[in-house]
Amino acid sequence: MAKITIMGTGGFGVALAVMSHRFGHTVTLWGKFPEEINQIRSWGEHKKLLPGVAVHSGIHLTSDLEEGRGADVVILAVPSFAIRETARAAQSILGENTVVASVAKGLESGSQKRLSQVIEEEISDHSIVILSGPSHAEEIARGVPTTIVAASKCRESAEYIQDTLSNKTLRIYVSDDVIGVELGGALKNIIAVCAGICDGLQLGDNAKAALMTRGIAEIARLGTTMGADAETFSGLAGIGDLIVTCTSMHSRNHRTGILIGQGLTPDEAIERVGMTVEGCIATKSAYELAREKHVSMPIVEQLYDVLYRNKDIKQAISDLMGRPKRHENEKIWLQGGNEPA
Ligand SMILES: NC(=O)C1=CN([C@@H]2O[C@H](COP(=O)(O)OP(=O)(O)OC[C@H]3O[C@@H](n4cnc5c(N)ncnc54)[C@H](O)[C@@H]3O)[C@@H](O)[C@H]2O)C=CC1
Ligand SMILES: O=C(CO)COP(=O)(O)O
Repeated sequence: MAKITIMGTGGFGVALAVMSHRFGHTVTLWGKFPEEINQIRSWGEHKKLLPGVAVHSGIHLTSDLEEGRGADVVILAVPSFAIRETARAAQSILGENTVVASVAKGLESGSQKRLSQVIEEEISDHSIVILSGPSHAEEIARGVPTTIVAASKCRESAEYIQDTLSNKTLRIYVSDDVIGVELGGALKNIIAVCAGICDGLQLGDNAKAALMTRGIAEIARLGTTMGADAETFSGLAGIGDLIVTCTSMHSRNHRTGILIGQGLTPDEAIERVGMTVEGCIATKSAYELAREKHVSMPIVEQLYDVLYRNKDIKQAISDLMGRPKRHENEKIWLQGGNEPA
């Protein structure tokens, strides 16, 4: 059994701690905010972010990172906006052989870097493993069957995470396509917001299926341009995570979209959900990346206009439907790209 330090006391950090402890690991759960740690300790659960899931007293809760030193595995389980500072803090407690894993799904705002790139800039001497795939915290905590991917440039580290964290409720596949696994996880959140908007507007099932299918095509188009394997997008970190996020009421991105579809402003919707909503932030990053790489991402563009330019949703849908006719599998690059339009 391993010594595991989990950094991040949101829904996913708590769920991973509960699962890892259940399967016999020694778990330290570190949170930046002492008040949040004290509440989890006194209530025996995270009432706001993972209500009803008992946090066993055998899980060591702390806001003193030193107490997480000496772990075999350190898992970064914070939102993407906090990844850089959390990786920087983690650096000080890593042993020579500690394996660093991250479960955050997003891109760094501003730089548009993938999160493993950000982590590598802060922790240069350890290989990083990205965990992604269809895995809602609520279901990981319940111990129902879940499958995810562990992607790393270092096969040995990915296999170590596979061996250490797999259990009878969690099946882990390994991959060396870090770019594809990360982009699949970050970009599906955007499509999930759109799927939610469809549900909020009661547009029915055809529209949602279309969004999911054309959404993964967009994700794969950007992903392969950035060096990912196309196959990854038909795997767990691609279509798998897209399906779960677009269809589940556990999904915060999906729920945010529903509220926007029902007439709330994006800010009101995010506030009402009250948890991390990565898709709205990722929309801006994806929009900027698509322009930089000359990749056509019409769904991302329309959501960007709705979220950041106050565009009317019905107009956005009408503009998507009214795009020039195309072949389904045509490779579409924006003008100025180095492939035919
Ligand atoms: N909840 C889920 O089902 C899943 C979440 N993820 C990803 O995991 C990441 C974390 O998400 P959740 O745990 O769901 O978020 P959450 O919204 O449940 O919790 C956010 C937590 O982040 C912590 N936090 C905020 N700012 C921080 C900072 N500056 N430094 C350290 N900690 C800080 C706070 O303790 C807060 O409770 C996200 O990128 C999400 O996409 C991935 C798979 C499943
Ligand atoms: O990534 C997730 C499930 O795999 C969680 O999705 P949400 O952030 O939309 O809840």
